[in-house]
Amino acid sequence: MVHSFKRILREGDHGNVRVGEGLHHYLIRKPHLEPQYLEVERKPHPHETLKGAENKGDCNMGTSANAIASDRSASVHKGVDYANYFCTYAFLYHQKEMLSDRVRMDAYFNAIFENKHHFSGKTVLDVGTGSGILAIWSAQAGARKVYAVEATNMSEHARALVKANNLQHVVEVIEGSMEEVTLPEKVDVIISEWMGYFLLRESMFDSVIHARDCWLKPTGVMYPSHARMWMAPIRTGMGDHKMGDYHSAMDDWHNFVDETNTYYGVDMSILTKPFSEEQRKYYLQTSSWNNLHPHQVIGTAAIIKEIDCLTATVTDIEKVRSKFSLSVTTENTKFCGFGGWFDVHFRGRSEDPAKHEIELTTAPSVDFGTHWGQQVFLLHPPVHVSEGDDLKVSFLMSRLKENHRLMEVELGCEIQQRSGKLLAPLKNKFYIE
Ligand SMILES: C[S@@+](CC[C@H](N)C(=O)[O-])C[C@H]1O[C@@H](n2cnc3c(N)ncnc32)[C@H](O)[C@@H]1O
Repeated sequence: MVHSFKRILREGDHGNVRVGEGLHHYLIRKPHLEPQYLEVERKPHPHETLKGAENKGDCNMGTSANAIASDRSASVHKGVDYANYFCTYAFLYHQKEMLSDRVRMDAYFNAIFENKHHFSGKTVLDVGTGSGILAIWSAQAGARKVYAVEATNMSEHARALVKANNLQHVVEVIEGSMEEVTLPEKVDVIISEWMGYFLLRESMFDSVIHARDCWLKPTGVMYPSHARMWMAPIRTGMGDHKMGDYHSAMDDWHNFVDETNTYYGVDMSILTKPFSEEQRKYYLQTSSWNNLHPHQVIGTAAIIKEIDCLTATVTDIEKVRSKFSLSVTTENTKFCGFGGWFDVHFRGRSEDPAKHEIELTTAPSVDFGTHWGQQVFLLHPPVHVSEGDDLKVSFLMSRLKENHRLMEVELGCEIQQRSGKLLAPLKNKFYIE
């Protein structure tokens, strides 16, 4: 998968690009890149050290965690990363999608304005300011100075927005990648909306870690301060649908092989196996975006990862490994797969806590769905389970070698029925693309 990222994948089924099966797949599989975003030349901001290799992801003040991030940022080809990832954020319609997510907006708004003591008279760094919204709120909450760093030329819109709201004396918008920006001072608060699908997709938290290690004062506060990943067993009709799509794709292939042989005299059947593998991966092994109804969750949910944003290192988040148990709480039902989601919290730090802790959750909800929705990992075929059955799950999520912003997941599951009978263990590999 290339190109799509949040612009497409984080939109859910609201907004002007629908994440329905057809369009979603089309956009992912037939990326068209805006040429102007492929070769970007921009003038360095006074705070940005563009050329010097000595500053490539290294603030010269970092910890060992920072050194790891530096290595990685050096190994990722910047042009490719820009084309695959950043360019989508340069579109206002994509920023608008995020700005229209009421759950997300309310959480950040309340976190800032119900904890003005963290902002009043303080210096703030907004990592990935996008339209500038979090920087503007920080200034409105009384910040003395806000550095608003944005990698794309969305920074120009952010600067205009800041000026139109008369905050240009407080908010300084800096176009540049966080890893390459030099600030004139350390800050009291780092605020950022860095969360991708299932929390860690996009790997943007690496840049926040880097910013924290370089620019946060020892007494500083992270917004958000904590994050968690969750998983639960679910039932859904999506699996049948995906299997139908896979079979249609194969029927279509067989017709294609016949016709190519008949009309053009070439036997393509040697490619049937790799085509089938490609389609299986696409339809059956790629996790899906969904806004699950809470009734679709058929058992207990487990926390599979907890992150303290003040102390986490890139090594801590590069791989997520977890073993956990779930109990089925629904009588006679189909166990069709797992739903994964996340929450983040705004708690301040223990020596300087939030006055009002705020939670932003992307758990299944009827009234409070988010553009992140949940990631669904489907089992083919589903398994019949009942209340009291136990699931022992092993989970490993790693970054793709060819694109560190995408993930692969290995999921194993042993089902022990209430009677004590053990079912054949399940083992699956998935891709979060
Ligand atoms: C999810 S958006 C959030 C935008 C805005 N803060 C908001 O809450 O609406 C993340 C933004 O961070 C920017 N970004 C991601 N990584 C960055 C980095 N390393 N340096 C600068 N900007 C970055 C992206 O271009 C994007 O505009």
